[in-house]
Amino acid sequence: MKQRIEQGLTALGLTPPPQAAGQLAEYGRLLLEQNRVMNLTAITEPDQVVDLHFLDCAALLTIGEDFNGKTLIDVGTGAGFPGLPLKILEPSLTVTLLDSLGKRVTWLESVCDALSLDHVTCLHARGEEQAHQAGYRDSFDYAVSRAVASLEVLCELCLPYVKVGGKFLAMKSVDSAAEVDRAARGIAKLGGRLLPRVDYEIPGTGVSHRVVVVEKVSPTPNGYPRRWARIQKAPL
Ligand SMILES: C[S@@+](CC[C@H](N)C(=O)[O-])C[C@H]1O[C@@H](n2cnc3c(N)ncnc32)[C@H](O)[C@@H]1O
Repeated sequence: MKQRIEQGLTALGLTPPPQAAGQLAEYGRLLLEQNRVMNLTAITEPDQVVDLHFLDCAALLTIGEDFNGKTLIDVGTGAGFPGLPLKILEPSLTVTLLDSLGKRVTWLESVCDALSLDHVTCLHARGEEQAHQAGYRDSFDYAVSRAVASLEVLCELCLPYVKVGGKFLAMKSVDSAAEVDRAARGIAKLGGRLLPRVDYEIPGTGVSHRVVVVEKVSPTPNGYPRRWARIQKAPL
């Protein structure tokens, strides 16, 4: 795994810290081991874990954003994607990994301990509830999310966390144009502004993905996010 990680990161043009490839390989080992007893990922081949999890997430570091020393929240992180690979590859980040499933969050804590990562908070919470808490609302340089919900739902979950001047980075497929159109009105209501999207290819796979970039231009009005049932039933 380690060699494939190193090759992939080089192909992405990244120069990670010396310990990062080893930490990712150990994370992958722990993921596949735990996946035998807990549902963490549908991807069970080590090479695919490297390509479709680690390198996919690492590609966020290639889209022209400066993550150095920034704060980032990963909403619906699951087994830690994309937040944990980002933290490993950019250790100066202060990262919050949030998920509504307690068992996954407990496992993530054990991974962060095993990898001796500091400035990572693993938080068992619902995204739409935690965003109303002081210290979380309008507070992060970046919110990120992958494979959690449609963009219109996701924007209501994630944009409230972002401080004015910060960004929400949604990892999506390249055929998400209609989804982006549907989310446009809600993005404006939530204090966001769509910036040009960034498409990337995961090295050696032929698989292309997209980052939808939303800048926070004004504080999210009180009342958002709404309750989960409401968000889903009546998207903005
Ligand atoms: C399909 S998994 C994706 C996990 C990870 N982001 C990835 O790309 O592999 C979706 C995750 O989002 C979490 N989730 C769904 N709705 C949520 C909510 N409202 N608040 C927090 N977590 C949520 C689920 O518990 C699950 O772990």
